[in-house]
Amino acid sequence: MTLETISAARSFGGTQCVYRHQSRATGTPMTFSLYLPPQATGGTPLPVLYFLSGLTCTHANVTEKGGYQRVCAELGLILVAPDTSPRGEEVADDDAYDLGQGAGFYVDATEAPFETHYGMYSYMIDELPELIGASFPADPRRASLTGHSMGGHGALTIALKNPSLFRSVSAFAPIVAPSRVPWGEKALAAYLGSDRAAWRRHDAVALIEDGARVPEILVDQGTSDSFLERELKPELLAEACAAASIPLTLRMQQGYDHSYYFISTFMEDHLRWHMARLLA
Ligand SMILES: N[C@@H](CCC(=O)N[C@@H](CSC=O)C(=O)NCC(=O)O)C(=O)O
Repeated sequence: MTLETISAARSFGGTQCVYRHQSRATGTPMTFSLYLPPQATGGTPLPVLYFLSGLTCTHANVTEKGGYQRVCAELGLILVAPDTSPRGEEVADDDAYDLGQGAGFYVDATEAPFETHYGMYSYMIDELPELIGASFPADPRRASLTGHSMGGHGALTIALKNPSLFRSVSAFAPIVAPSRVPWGEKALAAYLGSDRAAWRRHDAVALIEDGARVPEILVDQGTSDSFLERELKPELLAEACAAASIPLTLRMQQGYDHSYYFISTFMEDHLRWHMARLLA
């Protein structure tokens, strides 16, 4: 697999890079950012945290506004931020911001016109970890997931479905039950079709109800998030985790909204929380 370097910039003694590669999962070029901390030259493979972004985002939103570089440099943690969908003129799209390019929902689409390129689930569980392991001093046995909103949905569902691949999972303002909210109902119908049984395999609350387990979950959620009641519904995750005895730390952060000001405020907590579990 060939990686094309798009940019590389020194940051807190490490390097903030952006790469592009041809993806077999999407059949398109895919771009991701990767922060390589200073410890990367030490000869010991480093743990990796994947940050999955939300609707309308590329790799760039968290890279430029997430504020993770200083703490990743201190901890010796690689952070990888993939794009949120395949992109290109030949890739199916939609005029709305919450479907199509920039809104891949981390599923493998089965429905036309999206099934040709929208392979974001396979990209995340197979191709990207393999590429990172082969190209960087990363320890494939020490990988974790976090994400925001649609990306929080991606992090939770991918971790619940693949507990042997990812050691820990957290999320910022995640869509916890896409089968039961407008963003998710629209996207899952378009990508997976009308059979709601297929949706349950990409719905964190439904996965937990159906027996999927992770050791614990950390979620931060702003109380002034304009999407809180209609799209996010963290209380549904709290109910499912309680019923399944999954320890959930759900922190309702007073006055915070859905933006990267919220994410960057609590990013350090998430990095340290994951690092403790990646080193355990
Ligand atoms: N109508 C808005 C909605 C887009 C938006 O708020 N996107 C969020 C993620 S929402 C859930 O996945 C986001 O992260 N935006 C990028 C940013 O840098 O803030 C719109 O179209 O703007």
